[in-house]
Amino acid sequence: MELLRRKRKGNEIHWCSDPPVILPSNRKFPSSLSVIGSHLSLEDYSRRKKKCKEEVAEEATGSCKSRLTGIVTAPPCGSSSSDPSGRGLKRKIGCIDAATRIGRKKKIEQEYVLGATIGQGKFGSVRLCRCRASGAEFACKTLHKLEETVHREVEVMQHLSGHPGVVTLKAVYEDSKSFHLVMELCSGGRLLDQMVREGRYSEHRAANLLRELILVIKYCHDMGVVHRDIKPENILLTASGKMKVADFGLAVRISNGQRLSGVAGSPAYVAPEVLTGDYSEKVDIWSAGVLLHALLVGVLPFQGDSLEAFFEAIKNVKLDFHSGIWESVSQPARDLIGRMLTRDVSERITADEVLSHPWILFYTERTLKTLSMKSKPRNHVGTPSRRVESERNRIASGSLSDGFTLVSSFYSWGHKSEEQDCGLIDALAVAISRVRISEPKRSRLCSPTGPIPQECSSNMKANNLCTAF
Ligand SMILES: Nc1ncnc2c1ncn2[C@@H]1O[C@H](COP(=O)(O)OP(=O)(O)OP(=O)(O)O)[C@@H](O)[C@H]1O
Repeated sequence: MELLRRKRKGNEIHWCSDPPVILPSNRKFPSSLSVIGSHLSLEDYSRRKKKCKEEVAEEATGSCKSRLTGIVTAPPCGSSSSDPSGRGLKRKIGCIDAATRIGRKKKIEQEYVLGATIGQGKFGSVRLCRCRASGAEFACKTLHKLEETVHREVEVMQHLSGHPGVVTLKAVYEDSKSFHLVMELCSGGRLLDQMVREGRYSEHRAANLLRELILVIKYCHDMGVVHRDIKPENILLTASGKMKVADFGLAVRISNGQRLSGVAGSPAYVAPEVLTGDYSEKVDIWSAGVLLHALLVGVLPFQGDSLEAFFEAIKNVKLDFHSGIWESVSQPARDLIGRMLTRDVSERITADEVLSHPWILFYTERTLKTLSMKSKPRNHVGTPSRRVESERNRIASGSLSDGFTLVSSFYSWGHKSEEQDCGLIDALAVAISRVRISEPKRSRLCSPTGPIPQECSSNMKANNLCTAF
């Protein structure tokens, strides 16, 4: 499928237009996925967006170039002045560091044996490579220098490398045409492929995956980086199944409070405010919300048969979390998705708030371990249904004041199975309104109005859940 990322220069418009793909809304992802819609031209949209961006250019705070294009760029190489708070441990890094420079002086072939192609991106291929000295295997991504954002991708990876949830950049080599990024090898493949293979995720599994992802997103934001292309194609898995965020090709560095305006992302995952050209790091939370939706119900929340329709849906479609497939999903999970897919950015949940959401607390492994150790013996507890009932009464009477207490309380009943959790966790919904978010804010969440049409509720495919633009 031809990809149409129009430009990858500076912070220009980044659109690609692989068509959305059907992923049936049954409980399993299909083994073979059919493509819907025809080729989606982004030309007109991009042209219009570019004009629009030029009009708001004066408002952007960035480099001279960004003012001309109307797109905010990352601080220039070596600059940290735009972030007086010193947010992030590596804010000083604006250039490729020593390891990279050393690598650049040598040819990659001197130190690595390049092997088979294991991935194909829009801007080059990814190959297996083996270190001549140690015999260890890595992945080598080759990026053509014609792409101006190559430097930025390398810098961002360098900047973030070291976090366990980010693909580690080991070294960078350079020749006349390309950069070669030697990265840790994620031999478990893409999350997208796992989703296609394994179907809908259990809530326990989805919550743990989302927590890992949000920890990485929070780390990126704390380090002054907005990923802008969070989607399951860009989440890789190690041999042991651990997730790693990859592909920082659209990532951009920002200073505290800085606004972005470059139209970038992948249509199905892009936040509505990106389309209007004024956004912040909160776009990554929206994208993660889209992913959570896909994990739990096997379909993407927004779609259309043209790009305009697609974006219209992102801007206006109200999701129905009450009927159909959602009946098999706990209320707290629905609540969290609703908060992540809130169009009012000021009301959208933050990374920290996601991490402390009762649904996440309920299902994360640490909680399970800690609480199961503290749980009472079974003969001290009654039947789950009676306990749910009594817990609801306790919640209703206001005797539980926070999500964690509630989660602890659930586990004091003894954890048996996810089936039982479904009943138990529903009671969390009652508690949520008492935890953090006041009623006026709740009313501004994506409120459901009608069911998600089954025939158009899927737009994912195996090789490209939704392509970056
Ligand atoms: N560290 C890695 N380990 C294993 N495979 C990798 C690694 N990095 C990338 N790949 C494979 O290569 C593919 C393309 O990589 P990546 O997404 O970074 O390239 P890209 O050109 O930026 O792609 P995109 O078209 O998504 O923008 C990935 O989908 C994945 O299958």
